[in-house]
Amino acid sequence: MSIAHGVKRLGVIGAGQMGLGIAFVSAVHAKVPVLLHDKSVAQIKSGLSLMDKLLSKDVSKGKITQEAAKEARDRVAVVDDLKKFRDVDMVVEAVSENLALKQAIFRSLSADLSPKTILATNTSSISITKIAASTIPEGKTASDPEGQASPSRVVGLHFFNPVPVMKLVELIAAVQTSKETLERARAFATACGKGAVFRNLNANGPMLTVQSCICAEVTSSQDVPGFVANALLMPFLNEGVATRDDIDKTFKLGMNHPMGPLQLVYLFTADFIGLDTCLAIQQTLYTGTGDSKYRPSVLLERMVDAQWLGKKSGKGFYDYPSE
Ligand SMILES: NC(=O)c1ccc[n+]([C@@H]2O[C@H](COP(=O)([O-])OP(=O)(O)OC[C@H]3O[C@@H](n4cnc5c(N)ncnc54)[C@H](O)[C@@H]3O)[C@@H](O)[C@H]2O)c1
Repeated sequence: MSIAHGVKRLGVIGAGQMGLGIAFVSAVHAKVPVLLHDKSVAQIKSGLSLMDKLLSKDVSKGKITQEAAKEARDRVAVVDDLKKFRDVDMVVEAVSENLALKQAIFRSLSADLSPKTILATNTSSISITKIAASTIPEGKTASDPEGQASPSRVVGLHFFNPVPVMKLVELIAAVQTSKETLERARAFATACGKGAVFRNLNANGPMLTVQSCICAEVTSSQDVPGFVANALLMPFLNEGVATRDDIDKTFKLGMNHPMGPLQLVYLFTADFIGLDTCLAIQQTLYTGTGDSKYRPSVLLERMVDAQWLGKKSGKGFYDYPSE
């Protein structure tokens, strides 16, 4: 029997490309009120203006009515302080890919919010188990009842970019995640119009259940660095075996991919993900596995040094002149 997500109000932290997208699908598809927080006022402003653009595009394409678009937009409210998340049933964190930052946020959320509030992270690569452990209350151990209860409501909910378009969400269980948390998070992802790939570290050996018909089958099943998608994708980014255009052409014409890999990988993935995020993911993968295939290339490091972050900064492997 499927379990209801029970989310009457959602908190989203980070209004970058992912947080904004998550707020969008939550308001439009799951139809839940969303409290959106970002430390940057400029980011909130540009995020909300993007949301307005997406909604009017959907209206002009006949995907939703003007009235439904207005209702969805009215569901999103900006808050300047995480203390205002007090009555949310679930939080999705989508701040920059940085372990210490995420740990600090989860520590403070777990101290301030009801123990029933689900704490989800949209991390691309960081161990959910590590993030969950940061919610153990101060002065308690992992074996105390409070030290077990708090991490059990932490879960990985990995949306793909761009969120309003991509149909997949990876649902990742930390070792501490409770079954109820997983079921509710999965129900929420489904309500956002997504299928969720369920991966569980608690099982004896690899276990996978695919929750929805729009998911591809996935074989990995653990809270491993990079989960499924980025563990497979990131090595592509380090193989500088030819020029951008030649690699593109090889995949398009030689392997019948709909797009060349540099377009596919760099344009639709790296440039779109953000090169800073890609670098952080690769560092997590390299540190977590010790496998040299994940060692970030010097070129990627230099591009990030130069603030060439991809689409979000207007320049990456390709140029993105502002509209
Ligand atoms: N970009 C992708 O394709 C993609 C896909 C899946 C998952 N993710 C993950 O989602 C998360 C966010 O990625 P993104 O691409 O949206 O990054 P982004 O750089 O577009 O946005 C990050 C946002 O977090 C905000 N932020 C940073 N510190 C904060 C704090 N202390 N409090 C509040 N807000 C803070 C920043 O102001 C920024 O708006 C990362 O963990 C990333 O790995 C990214």
